Amino acid sequence: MTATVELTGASKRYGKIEATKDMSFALKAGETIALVGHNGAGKTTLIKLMLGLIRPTTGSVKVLGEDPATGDFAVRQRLGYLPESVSFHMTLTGRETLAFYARLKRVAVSHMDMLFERVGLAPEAANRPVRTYSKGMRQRLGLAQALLGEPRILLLDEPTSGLDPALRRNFYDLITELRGGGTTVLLSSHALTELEDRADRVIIVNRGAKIADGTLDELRKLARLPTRISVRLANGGGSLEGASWSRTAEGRLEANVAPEDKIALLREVTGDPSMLADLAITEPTLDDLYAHFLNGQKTQ
Ligand SMILES: Nc1ncnc2c1ncn2[C@@H]1O[C@H](COP(=O)(O)OP(=O)(O)OP(=O)(O)O)[C@@H](O)[C@H]1O
Repeated sequence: MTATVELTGASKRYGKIEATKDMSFALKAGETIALVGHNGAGKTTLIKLMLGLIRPTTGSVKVLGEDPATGDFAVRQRLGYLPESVSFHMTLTGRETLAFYARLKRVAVSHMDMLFERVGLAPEAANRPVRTYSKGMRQRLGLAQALLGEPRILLLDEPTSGLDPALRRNFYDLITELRGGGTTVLLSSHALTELEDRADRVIIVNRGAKIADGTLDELRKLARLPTRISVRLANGGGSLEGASWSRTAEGRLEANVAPEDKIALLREVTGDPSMLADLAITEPTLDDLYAHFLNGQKTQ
């Protein structure tokens, strides 16, 4: 896959503060990346560097092969951005708002209705002033604005904060569709649980530095956190061999097993399926991995 965004040793200083430190990574076409980190970790700074709104103090940022701060305007036209807090002119209608941004971006507005439909804003709502919109509707309008010009790279800062579960699902369906079309989607978020099944790759940042970067599977392999195996025996009581099992209040047996021992233990446990009433396997979550990599930082 071709790289759409490339950071090489990019650092950004504000006086004594190093908002990003020696950041290097490449994002590919059709990849959905979760950018996660505590408040102040440097996520927004990274997004601003990719947008060309700020320039790195040292190192380089390339978007579609160009410096986004000085390069061709055509490159910036292919970038879509949804800021963390969207604020629109309250007296303009949704339609007027979108037309305004389309003019700024110098893109055609001929497909406006299609865009509204894509983000789930009814034509009737598009003709109403933004001040009458709910938080979810404003977020949808923000997303429609970010989608102007069919971006090849979409940078979304906390896109689902304040959205109800139905809107979130809707939003992620759209992301899946864009991914299929080859768009690079970078989502900066604190909502680790909802990102778990949606991001192809996770980049964890802490105090301006990248501390982990990979698919969930790759991060699990690196972290070597145990998998939890939980069983309910058919006879209710009884015990199992092969690991250090503990009994839960509900009468289940649970063991935390190292990645290299997982398959062997499962083989043993399922050797006689008639003994089992239930079996559950819980892999480390993104929350667990995030905590693991951050803790690693503290002990360094
Ligand atoms: N314009 C600026 N001037 C001075 N310091 C800044 C500026 N922008 C960001 N910083 C500092 O750089 C660091 C990284 O900030 P950034 O906004 O990138 O973090 P973030 O990960 O996006 O945080 P949040 O999740 O709270 O949005 C912080 O210490 C912040 O105070």
